[in-house]
Amino acid sequence: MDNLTEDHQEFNIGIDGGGSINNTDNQFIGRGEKEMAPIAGNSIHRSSSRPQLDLSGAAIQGNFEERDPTILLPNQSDDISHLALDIGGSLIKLVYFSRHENQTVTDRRRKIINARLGITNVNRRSYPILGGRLHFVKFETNKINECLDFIYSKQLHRGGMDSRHWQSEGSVTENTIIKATGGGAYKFADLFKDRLGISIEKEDEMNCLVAGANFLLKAIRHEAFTHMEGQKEFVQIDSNDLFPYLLVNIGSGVSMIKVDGDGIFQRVSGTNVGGGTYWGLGKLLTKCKSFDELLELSQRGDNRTIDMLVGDIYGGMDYSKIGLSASTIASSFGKAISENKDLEDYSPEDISLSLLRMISYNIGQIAYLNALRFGLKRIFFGGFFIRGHAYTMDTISFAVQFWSKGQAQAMFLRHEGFLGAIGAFMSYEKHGLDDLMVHQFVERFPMGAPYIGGSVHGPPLGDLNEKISWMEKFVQKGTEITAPVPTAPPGTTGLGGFEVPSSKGDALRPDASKLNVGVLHLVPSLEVFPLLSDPKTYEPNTIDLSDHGELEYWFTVLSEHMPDLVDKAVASEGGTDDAKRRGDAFARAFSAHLARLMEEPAAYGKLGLANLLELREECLREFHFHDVYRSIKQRENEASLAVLPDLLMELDSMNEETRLLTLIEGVLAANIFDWGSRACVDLYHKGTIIEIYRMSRNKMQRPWRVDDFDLFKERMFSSAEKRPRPYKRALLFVDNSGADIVLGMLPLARELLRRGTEVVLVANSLPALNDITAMELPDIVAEAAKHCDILRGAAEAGGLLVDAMINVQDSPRDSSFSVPLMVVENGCGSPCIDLRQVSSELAAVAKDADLVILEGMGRSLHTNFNAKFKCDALKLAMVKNQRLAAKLINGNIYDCVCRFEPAN
Ligand SMILES: CC(C)(COP(=O)(O)O)[C@@H](O)C(=O)NCCC(=O)O
Ligand SMILES: [Mn+2]
Repeated sequence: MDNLTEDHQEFNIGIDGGGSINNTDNQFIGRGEKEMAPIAGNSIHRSSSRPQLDLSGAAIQGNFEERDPTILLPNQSDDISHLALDIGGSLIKLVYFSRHENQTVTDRRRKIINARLGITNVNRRSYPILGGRLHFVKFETNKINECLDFIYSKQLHRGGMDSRHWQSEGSVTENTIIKATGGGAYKFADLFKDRLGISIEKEDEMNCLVAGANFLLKAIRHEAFTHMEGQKEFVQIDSNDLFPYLLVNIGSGVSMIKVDGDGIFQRVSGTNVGGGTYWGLGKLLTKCKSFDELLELSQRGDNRTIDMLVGDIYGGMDYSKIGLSASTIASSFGKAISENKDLEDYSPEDISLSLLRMISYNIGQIAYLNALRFGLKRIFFGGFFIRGHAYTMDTISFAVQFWSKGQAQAMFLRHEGFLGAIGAFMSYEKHGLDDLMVHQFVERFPMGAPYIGGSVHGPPLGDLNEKISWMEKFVQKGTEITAPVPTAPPGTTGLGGFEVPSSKGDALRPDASKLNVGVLHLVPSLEVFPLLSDPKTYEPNTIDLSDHGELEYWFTVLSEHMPDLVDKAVASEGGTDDAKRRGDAFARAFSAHLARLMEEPAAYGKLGLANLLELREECLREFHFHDVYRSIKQRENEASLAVLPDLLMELDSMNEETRLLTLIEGVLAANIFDWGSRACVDLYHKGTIIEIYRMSRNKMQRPWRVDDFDLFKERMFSSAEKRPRPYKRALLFVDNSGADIVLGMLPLARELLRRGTEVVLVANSLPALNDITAMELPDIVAEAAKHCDILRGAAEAGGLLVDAMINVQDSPRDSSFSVPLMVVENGCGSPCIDLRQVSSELAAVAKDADLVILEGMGRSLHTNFNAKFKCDALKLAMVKNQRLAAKLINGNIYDCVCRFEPAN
């Protein structure tokens, strides 16, 4: 079953603000007939894109003699969807959840490991919760039919709520109840009933806002951010230290809510000068037709022509005695009284900006005073007035900072437009989301999300094919969208807060600095790696891409890698025309992601190098390239396994000190087989695998650039008389296929096993570049075990040979060896690893481990180079990139890192 189907449908035609793709343009929809939700009671028209049961490949599961045997539908998606709405005056916000069982959860090895470790139920919850996805979609309220069609086409009205509980899968009852908030929940109730047979259950707006904010602040890592001088900075909120806070919701009017806990809040203040005031006055004064148009005008305005500044009163001087600079606004619109001018004499741009500042400052000031009144440290701003507008956020931030003298900071939320809808969703009983935690959510940005996640939505696309067609047309028509646009230089408000916005000019798309909202994947089985010294301060990324030079460099590297990657991807799928189309669509999609991030690095949350590398893998999977390097991996595995017996013999002839050094050298040397590095790929043209491996070994010369080998050796051997206890259990985070695993990490694992240490090989759950996966490892270990008693006995003890389907009786040798060698998946599909989100199996085996070995550039340099562990840690990698070598270790390409960090 395809895990990704749901995302593929998450596609949109309408682009808010860009203007180049029109969601009523059937050319882009790629479907002749525009699907409409039927009128209830009329005959439901059947259309090709309406979800129906897919009966292909149907088979009876279990006993044919049973009265009602289960019928397995291998091709039927098991998505079950639930939905909630926030129907406001201008926008409809829709949140829906599609449940999807986590498909990586099945295999026998897992059962064996769980049995060994005595794990009975990895999800220690009182009721089962399946994995799933939370989607966020917006429609314009005046195009409510699009929203109804969307709900219908995705059949979201079917899996609603019956009395107070979720209905069973896909059942249709006469009275499906959907939770909704906002005025439209009243206004459009009959329409929903007539068109979709849905009864709307109204939820209190304020309750929903608070519930939505609480959920986001507790469950989503990069949700809250500050916005000063054009710079966004994500704020890590400790979910145990969230309350109390002030929630300021700026709609037409403004509500200020003191939130003390889940469901515990009080509206402590508000003001009637809010978004409606800006829009209403702005409309009268500028003749603008829409709120967005008014905001856009402000981008090009200069409020000094209308506002009376301190300097205007004090002859250009500061009023320094009371701390007011000459540029401080003394009186909004105050200049108009002393000048003999009419409204027409002022530019609409200047008026809009002056109005925006007047209202934002006023709200910021009242908010701060209320925070002060109740002793609240944090103020979060949300509501339709903000809508991700950089200058609005800057202005509010400036006001809070100014009035609090830097003691308080305004914060904003990435999903702020969806607070109410999420809250309505949370009001269902037993949706299973309320006690989930940050580490169980993974946000993904399927194609479409960079452009619409959070913006206004159009009709959904049906399948991969439609998505590819859309991708092809999208880039042709929309070059001005995918091409980077000028970003707002820092300092939009200036220190005094009164310079004109510098992010002006027609070329700047008004939503350029907007943050995207992706699809939240809910993976209940993910856990925080228990051996992290301090998960709260842990930051996986070593390279911070908020440094613009760094960002540009890595974007260039990834862009240059693209043609070769696409060639390999297409070849991995047989080079068919279909594969070529998908390859092309992948390239366009990933380039579009890169362009979007170049324009707004914070668009998808805090951006590190690991996120970019993972995004590339996700994007490949989205276009159904599931294992691009499959044949390369196979070839390298075979070549390496052929020389393994010789290597093991050579190692066995050495004394143990020389052997340990040779083993570590072997790991470092074999880490050269990395198809993600440009320099290495160029090397592979110059010789066979074994030749390159030998060359790499021969070049190994100590001291390495980072060389803690002696420290590690000491821990392993100490002195001959005073032998330290061997490690109890070592977790080896393995990296690449071929020589890396076969000639590098496996022999090292064997050495640890020989010393009585249990070894767990930790490998990727999904393919990424040429990294070995947990699925592939048992066969490799089984092959290696044919030549080695230690590996065979240990693999047998760890249940690996059962997995590799090797009949142990076929190879009778001395297998009295019982220290186990195990394999667990790490829960990710990337060349890097974020240890805040690992598989529950890895978390379980980690509990008894006292040594962690991280191998490879992705896992030990790009990520985790600075990670601290509760146990000893060894980080081994060859640096296969010149710039990284220079920056991180003050060295050169192909230098090596052997960093040993004893537990502190
Ligand atoms: C993707 C990688 C992290 C994989 O390295 P590995 O973890 O396999 O050692 C690495 O190949 C990389 O950083 N490549 C991009 C830089 C370059 O091509 O030089
Ligand atoms: Mn790798």
